[in-house]
Amino acid sequence: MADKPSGAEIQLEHVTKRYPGSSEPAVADVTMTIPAGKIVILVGPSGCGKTTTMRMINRLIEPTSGRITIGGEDVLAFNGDALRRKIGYAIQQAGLFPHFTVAQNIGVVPGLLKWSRKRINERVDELMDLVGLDPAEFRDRYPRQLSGGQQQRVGVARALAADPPVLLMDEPFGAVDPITRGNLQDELLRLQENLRKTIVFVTHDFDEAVKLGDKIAVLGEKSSIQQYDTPEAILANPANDMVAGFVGAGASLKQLTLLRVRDVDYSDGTVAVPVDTPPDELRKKLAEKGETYALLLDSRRRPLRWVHVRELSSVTSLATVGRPVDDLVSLQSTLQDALEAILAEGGNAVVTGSRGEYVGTIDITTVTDTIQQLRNEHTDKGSGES
Ligand SMILES: Nc1ncnc2c1ncn2[C@@H]1O[C@H](COP(=O)(O)OP(=O)(O)OP(=O)(O)O)[C@@H](O)[C@H]1O
Repeated sequence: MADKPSGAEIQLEHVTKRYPGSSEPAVADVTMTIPAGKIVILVGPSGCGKTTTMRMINRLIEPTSGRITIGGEDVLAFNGDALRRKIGYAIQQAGLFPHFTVAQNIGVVPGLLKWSRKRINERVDELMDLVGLDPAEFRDRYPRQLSGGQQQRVGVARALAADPPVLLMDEPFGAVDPITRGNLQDELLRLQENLRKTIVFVTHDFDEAVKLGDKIAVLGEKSSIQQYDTPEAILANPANDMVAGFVGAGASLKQLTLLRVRDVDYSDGTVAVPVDTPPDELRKKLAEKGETYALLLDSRRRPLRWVHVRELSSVTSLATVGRPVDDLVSLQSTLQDALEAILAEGGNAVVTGSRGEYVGTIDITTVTDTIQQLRNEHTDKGSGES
């Protein structure tokens, strides 16, 4: 299913935008190819022309000169319906219609494309499942009855509604708190594994760019391309001072955002047991393994609480003991996220699978070993080249 990208290649050829009344162009002579099925991030300082560049792709802004093609076809040849079928668009604060329900918001584009009511309803449910919102609970809510993260999920579902090959995302996670932002990023990566859309994503946040991008375009004034490469290459070799400034300090630490939890060993010796385990049995297990903490799981093997061996002597059931696990990471999370979870939890970060089930834990040693390994690789490379 994930073999072939459903996305289409986008090409910008000598694209320039001059706003009426401005002496200088906002975007000057940009040429770039955005490969099919990849996530390309546009980063750069405020006002450098990221949004203008992106909006010329779906013709919210008309280029003054130059050509843009999607799958080899000139976007100027697309009528309104063709543009809606080809390009989904998600923006900061979701841009939902406040007087439409969630279902109506997601169904806007299919409605414009005159799908039958039945087909729209089915598609809405399918998309809500895809972005992790239970249709039964959220379908008929209004945007103001949702959290910021939920609104962004609806925004992504709406952009995907007509299954377009191209998705434009303009700071879509800019307005939510860092933890929700991390979760939304993880979810986008999980979605993209199957969808393989061509995604153009604008952000101010270089860490977000490194985490999400197959390629990053670092833009300077008037959208001039300073460097256009993989995150690895940009971190290892910034092309100029401006890019280096963007990469910022701690490049080797930032490489933690390139590694996923699934890439490291998360199957350590944690004792994890169902919450209905008799306390005595758990105590024996901990003694056998020489551990002091155990993780309690619910009936669907989702993590509940950490419990210390000390707490076991005075209780007859595990139902009320322990400290809740607050900060979970998924297999798609970055090692940076794992490090943050370890620091927040003051112990191992609990790793969950696609259904929220417990799959392992990561300890601080795994993270520090990985940093060391990255440093060594870096040093080897550096000395090899000189
Ligand atoms: N409608 C407009 N009319 C005139 N000038 C505009 C218009 N929209 C944007 N500009 C100018 O074009 C330049 C690029 O703006 P753009 O919004 O594309 O930048 P950006 O990189 O997306 O900025 P930010 O990160 O702050 O959102 C800016 O100098 C801006 O003032």
